[in-house]
Amino acid sequence: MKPTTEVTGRILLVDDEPAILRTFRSCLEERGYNVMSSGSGAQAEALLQRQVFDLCFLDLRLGEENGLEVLQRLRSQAPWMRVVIVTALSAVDTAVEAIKAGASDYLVKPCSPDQLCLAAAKQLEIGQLATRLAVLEGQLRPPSDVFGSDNPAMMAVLETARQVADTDANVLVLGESGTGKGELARAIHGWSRRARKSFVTINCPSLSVELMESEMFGHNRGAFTGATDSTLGRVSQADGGTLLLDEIGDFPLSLQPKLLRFIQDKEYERIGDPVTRQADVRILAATNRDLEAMVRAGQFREDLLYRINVITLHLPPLRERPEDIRDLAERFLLMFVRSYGRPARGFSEAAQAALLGYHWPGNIRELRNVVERASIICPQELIETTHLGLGEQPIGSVPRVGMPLRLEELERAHIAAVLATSETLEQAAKTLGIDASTLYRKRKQFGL
Ligand SMILES: Nc1ncnc2c1ncn2[C@@H]1O[C@H](COP(=O)(O)OP(=O)(O)OP(=O)(O)O)[C@@H](O)[C@H]1O
Repeated sequence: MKPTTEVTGRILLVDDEPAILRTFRSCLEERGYNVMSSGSGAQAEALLQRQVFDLCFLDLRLGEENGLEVLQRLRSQAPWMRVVIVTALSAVDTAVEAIKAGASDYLVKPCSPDQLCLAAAKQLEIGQLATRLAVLEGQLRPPSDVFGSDNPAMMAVLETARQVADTDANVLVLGESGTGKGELARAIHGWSRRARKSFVTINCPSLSVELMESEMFGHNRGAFTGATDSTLGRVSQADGGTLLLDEIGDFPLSLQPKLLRFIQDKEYERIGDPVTRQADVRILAATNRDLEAMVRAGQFREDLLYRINVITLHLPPLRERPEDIRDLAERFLLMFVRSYGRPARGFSEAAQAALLGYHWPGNIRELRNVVERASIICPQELIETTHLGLGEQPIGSVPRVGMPLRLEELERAHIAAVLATSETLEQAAKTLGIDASTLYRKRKQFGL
């Protein structure tokens, strides 16, 4: 297989024959790969403690060591690393066993430099695609290529966003929930020269302090109870690309010094691993909280605030950009009728007036949900006011018992009511008897 993109990578060679190590190493280095070699499984494990490798060529016959056990240990220490077994023709059976145990491929010795380099390029390309796929999971939508607006305040924000996109400046996106902060961050990444690399998001409120550190920076196997495998962390996944810290206001205070250091020096350590690592990551942050007030209240570090808000973009709430409501609603409608195969093709004049007259406390997210629901229930070409359900269910009021009601609608109304009377997300979660991360997810799901 010919690689479709230029593939770079860090390769680890494990073989107890020094001559093979020398030949393989020089072939691979000639092609521009970064190569390290080790003569035993134990030495390979020690190297993995200090460095991240993308690919390993492993000879299963390593003197006294059991090759399959070495394979298992290496895989557990670096699950992201692809392993190609190097074997003699007489031992192909064991190589097949190794593939069952997680190796990606095998190569029969003796092999030509071309065979070796082709195997490396193929595995590295698959590895890079797998990483990109993992990152894209859950955010499969394309970047907003149609990001546009007819509202002067929004147009100014977009112009600044485009100007700063191609710098590496840290950007703080502010705005009410659902105004499209995450979407704008993704667009900034898409407009930047990092666009071909990963865009990675961390939802700060959905993680506890312990999980947040491991999620950000990764951990070593055995670093804490339950850490059965090592993980790379989001910072490493975002290397060369962009990391969005969504709801940065909820980033744990105790972890802020580590984040600050990473932003300043691009250096970090995995939990349970003293080795200092580097990653070239552009940081974007988003929040609907007043970070300056949080600084005054001692809940957010001032030095961190100054690092993340080199450029600040304020997204206006949807009610302040009525020029865009119709266009957004029509785009959502087109998207939903296509995916649900429904008959609706537009909005009646009354429905358009209702969309314009509504105050949209949940902003674009709420508009999207309203249009999705209307596109499903509308049996004709024109969506009418009744299909929109606006004002039927004011935020915070539980629908009247007796009317036909879906359980989901009751849940939404109850959550909205509790949120309206609680000071913090944590307090609301406690009242509802669920944890804050579940509430955070439901809030998004219901457009609250
Ligand atoms: N310009 C846009 N075009 C199309 N869809 C948009 C746009 N802006 C936002 N959306 C949609 O609105 C919803 C909310 O957007 P997003 O999650 O970016 O908001 P947010 O401000 O980050 O919200 P929160 O503060 O709750 O995290 C998403 O479904 C997103 O796809």
